[in-house]
Amino acid sequence: MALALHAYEAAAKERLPGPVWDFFAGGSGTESMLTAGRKALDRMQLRPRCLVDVSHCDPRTRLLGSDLAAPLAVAPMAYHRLAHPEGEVATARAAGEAGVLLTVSMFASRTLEVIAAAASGPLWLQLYWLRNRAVMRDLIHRAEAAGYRALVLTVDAPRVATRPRDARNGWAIPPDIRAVNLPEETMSASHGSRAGESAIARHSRDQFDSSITWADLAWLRETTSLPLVLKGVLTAEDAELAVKHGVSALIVSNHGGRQLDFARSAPECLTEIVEAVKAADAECQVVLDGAIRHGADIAKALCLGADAVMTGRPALWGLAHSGTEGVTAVLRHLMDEFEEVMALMGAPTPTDFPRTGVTQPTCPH
Ligand SMILES: Cc1cc2nc3c(=O)[nH]c(=O)nc-3n(C[C@H](O)[C@H](O)[C@H](O)COP(=O)(O)O)c2cc1C
Ligand SMILES: CCCCC(=O)C(=O)O
Repeated sequence: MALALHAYEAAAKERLPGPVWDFFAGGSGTESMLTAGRKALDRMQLRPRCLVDVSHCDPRTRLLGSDLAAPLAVAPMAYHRLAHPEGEVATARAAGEAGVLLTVSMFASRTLEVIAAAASGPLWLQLYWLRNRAVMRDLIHRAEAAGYRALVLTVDAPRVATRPRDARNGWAIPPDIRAVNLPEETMSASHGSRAGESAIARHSRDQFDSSITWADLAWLRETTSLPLVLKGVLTAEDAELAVKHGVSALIVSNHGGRQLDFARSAPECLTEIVEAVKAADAECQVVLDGAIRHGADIAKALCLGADAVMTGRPALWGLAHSGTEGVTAVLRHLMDEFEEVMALMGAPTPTDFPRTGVTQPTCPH
């Protein structure tokens, strides 16, 4: 029998070295944002409709032209080999088996090509904007050649925020695990522990270009014809700008509580972003990321106008527990719960979740 998600979390915590667990589980600053999204989702209540024919519930959907078995994707997370020796290859196999999308981090610990060879489902590549654009260009061209279907630019991390657990642990990426898609010389700051300091925070200050603005998106447009997705948008103002700049999808996200402390949680920001996109009459899809721990969370996101959700840490828990099998089980668990919620909500397809299907989560900004 499949374990419930919290059992995978407990198993991962038991198996992983303390500093790796802290890197996975931790947040920035006071860690207020680790619980904010979860609290917002828990406050929302579903409003089911009855006497609807739910004899055939079909969770399938499309995201940027890719067919998915459910409105679910795995969020980009660095260094999957911290959780399991096969790393992203195991995750890609599992996402393919479950029929969901995998977003591969720029800091993946397996090559883009090997991950693509193991994947039977769609892949997106996530990027941070590096000072060295030649490195970015090479990576983008490799992603295109390997069949990745979109680029996800993470815009909530001009630098990695202060994460007290990582600082306390003098966290650094162990020497046998590398961001193998990037040139060795650009990654050295991520390795080598120093007391009281996180090496990945140091690395981001060294290598990320925190001067980029909306105007720089033109460079990405010239460099690739892949659709562009922005991850970490939290306001209607930025959603409007994104649409004006031809962005194909927005990921509404607090980076799993790892970036800006004391922000409004992603689920609470969803409505204003969906409305801004709708008002612009744009072809732009919206994805909710963070704190997705139950199939009902997917239903709540869809009611609020999202096209899909992303899940992060639960995939790493499954990976640490048992590689491909564990990630597949975690994804299937969320999908099975979602299918049941569809039936009990009277919503036989993902487009049948109305705005009135959930209570209002937020007060206006
Ligand atoms: C260990 C870890 C590594 C992450 N690495 C990245 C990354 O490389 N790029 C990125 O855009 N987001 C990264 N994130 C953030 C996730 O994409 C996602 O926003 C977050 O985990 C969602 O919250 P959840 O874990 O509650 O589902 C990372 C998150 C974790 C926990
Ligand atoms: C430089 C690696 C950053 C990964 C990341 O985005 C995160 O840990 O949240």
